[in-house]
Amino acid sequence: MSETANVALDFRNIDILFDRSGRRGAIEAALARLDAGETREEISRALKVTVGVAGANLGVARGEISVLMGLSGSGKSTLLRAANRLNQPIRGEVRIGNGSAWLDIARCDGDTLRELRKTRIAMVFQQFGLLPWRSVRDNVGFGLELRGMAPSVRREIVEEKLALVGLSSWADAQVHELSGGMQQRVGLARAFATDADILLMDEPFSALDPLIRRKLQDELMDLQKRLKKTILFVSHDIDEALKIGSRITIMREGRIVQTGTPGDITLRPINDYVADFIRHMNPLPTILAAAFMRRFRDLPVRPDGLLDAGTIAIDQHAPTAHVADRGVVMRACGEWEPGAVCIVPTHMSLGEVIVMRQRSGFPVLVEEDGQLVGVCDDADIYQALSGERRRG
Ligand SMILES: Nc1ncnc2c1ncn2[C@@H]1O[C@H](COP(=O)(O)OP(=O)(O)OP(=O)(O)O)[C@@H](O)[C@H]1O
Repeated sequence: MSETANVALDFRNIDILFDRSGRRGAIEAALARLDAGETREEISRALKVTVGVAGANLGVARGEISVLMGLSGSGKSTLLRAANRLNQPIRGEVRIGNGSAWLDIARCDGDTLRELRKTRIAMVFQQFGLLPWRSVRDNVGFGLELRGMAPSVRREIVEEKLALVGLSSWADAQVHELSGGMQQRVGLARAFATDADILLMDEPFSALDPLIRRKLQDELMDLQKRLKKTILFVSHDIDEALKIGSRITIMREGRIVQTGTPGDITLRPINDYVADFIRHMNPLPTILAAAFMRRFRDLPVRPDGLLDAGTIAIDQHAPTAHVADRGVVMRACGEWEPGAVCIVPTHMSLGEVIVMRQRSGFPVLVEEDGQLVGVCDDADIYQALSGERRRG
């Protein structure tokens, strides 16, 4: 299978610089200093050039929600906006799969860029970007109208997308009559209506109150599962990033510090900077069993051939499990004695696993696609809660 089948967007060695000096040659001088290892601060002071993004490499897989995360000014929006060339990279490529070939958004001609923006890449802004004097229906159909689509065809698509976001009965209302959360849904419907396969979302929910925000996050995840869009999402909220992101990229001062799954980021932070971010998150709803369980395949084997999981031992061949602390021998895989173990799915959250463990008092085994694949004991749970590595 070609690479373009799996990767929707590919940022390669992206540098984006902003010249505040107005002097000729300032950007070239800044690039030379950047390559010599000078910091963003030093370059800014010496040349009045802001390094928005430096040396960024990121592949966004088809159908995933990839979240750019970092403090204010870390370069998230600047990188996102390179995906539709609202920001022009000074160096590097932004590749988008075009059939079995790649197209470089950073360098393609104006006609190609306009076509990409109309048909492939849609943007949802924080300020909604809606036209307040138009009805909800006309806002959702705006992109299609610009493309010259016939009103009857347009209407059908718009009605379908409005139903998708639960706003059918508001189609004729003026946008300003809607609450913030509803307006953001109109923005989502408009992005979905374009049939773009890539959505760029720049802090779309940050202006909303926490309850509505959580609801829209759930809706977005649900819509994404159904529509299989590729979403690049900017957030400065670690809880939001861990909740919705299949992968998260942490940025600092224009550079990518770490890219990984929520499990990678939370349990294997690459340095103290990332670890510090993680310390401020609420792990209970965000870390999933898949991330903190110990997989059977990684467990040591005891002399008697059983897998050693601490308080329980697992026979992969029978398969049975022995709960050492209560002397019970149990059959695994489907024939568990009721009330002897907890079996949870890989997507169960840490908070829910703790409740299961605490209510039952039983060891927790984890299943994936009907197979038992891992185990979590109290040490795994404490590790996930504290971010400390398991010892021994
Ligand atoms: N058009 C521009 N002109 C000049 N400087 C810019 C421009 N856009 C961004 N910058 C600068 O680039 C750096 C990165 O900004 P960016 O908006 O990407 O950060 P961010 O991580 O998205 O921050 P926030 O969370 O506050 O939106 C900042 O120093 C910003 O001032």
